[in-house]
Amino acid sequence: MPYFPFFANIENMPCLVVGGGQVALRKLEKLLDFSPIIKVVALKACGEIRELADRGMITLFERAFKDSDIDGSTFVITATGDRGVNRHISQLCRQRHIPCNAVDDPESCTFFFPAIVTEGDVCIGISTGGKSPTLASHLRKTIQSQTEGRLGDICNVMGKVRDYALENISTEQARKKAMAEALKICLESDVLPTEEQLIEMIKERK
Ligand SMILES: C[C@@]1(CC(=O)O)c2cc3[nH]c(cc4nc(cc5[nH]c(cc(n2)[C@H]1CCC(=O)O)[C@@](C)(CC(=O)O)[C@@H]5CCC(=O)O)C(CC(=O)O)=C4CCC(=O)O)c(CCC(=O)O)c3CC(=O)O
Ligand SMILES: NC(=O)C1=CN([C@@H]2O[C@H](COP(=O)(O)OP(=O)(O)OC[C@H]3O[C@@H](n4cnc5c(N)ncnc54)[C@H](O)[C@@H]3O)[C@@H](O)[C@H]2O)C=CC1
Repeated sequence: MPYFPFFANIENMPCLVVGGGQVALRKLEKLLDFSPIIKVVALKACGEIRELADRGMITLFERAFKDSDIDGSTFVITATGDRGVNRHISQLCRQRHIPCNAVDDPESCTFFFPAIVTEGDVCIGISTGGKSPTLASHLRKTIQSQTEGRLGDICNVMGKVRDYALENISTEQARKKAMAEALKICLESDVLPTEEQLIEMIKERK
């Protein structure tokens, strides 16, 4: 059974990462793009994680995990190399209904990390239900090689045209047609039209 891709706003959400090795680092780098408030607890953190702490991107505690560390966390990643510790943390989270990602044990996870392609507000997450991270990674690279880096800009201008359409075009059917027209123009033009140009174009075609 595939996993449902909830897309969540995690900006300013307090979260906990336990462990300070390369796997914790990869999860941290991914999360940082989405601006949660991150606390890391690790017996010994790698140099890159210490550097993130020095730059104020995360709060780092170099010591063993204690149960009270999960207090106040909206989600938890347990990335220690110790299976027993990871399992203990995921069980604690389960009891307290806190979503938990246990990097060494798909069965204990209540959420997985996807392979991610982001361009502005466009975000494509790929999961294989935990079966093959290598396939997820391959699919990410394939998608990345096929986009032209314009999706974020297209999404922005389409968002503005949509605001206009919601205000000024009265029926849902007409709005749908206008938005389809606007997208076609964006995809077919070498230089992306501005919001004003695009609105003029869809007005003319009404
Ligand atoms: C269940 C899940 C839980 C989670 O971590 O969220 C999980 C679990 C495990 N991964 C393992 C290994 C590897 N993981 C990767 C890479 C990625 N792993 C990611 C996600 C996930 N990994 C979740 C499922 C996602 C899905 O549904 O597909 C990605 C997509 C996202 C990310 O981590 O950021 C990222 C690619 C990002 C990108 O390229 O964009 C590579 C390849 C590499 O490093 O190049 C390897 C080595 C090859 C191999 O083993 O396949 C092991 C065994 C460890 C061991 O051998 O002991 C476990 C534990 C187990 O399966 O038991
Ligand atoms: N999900 C994924 O994408 C992948 C998961 N893995 C799994 O991830 C796990 C971690 O891998 P690495 O980062 O390479 O391991 P690592 O051994 O380099 O790092 C483990 C970290 O956990 C810390 N730690 C251990 N016990 C602790 C405790 N009680 N409290 C606080 N911190 C503690 C250590 O100090 C260290 O910082 C491994 O079990 C591996 O099987 C490996 C590859 C990919």
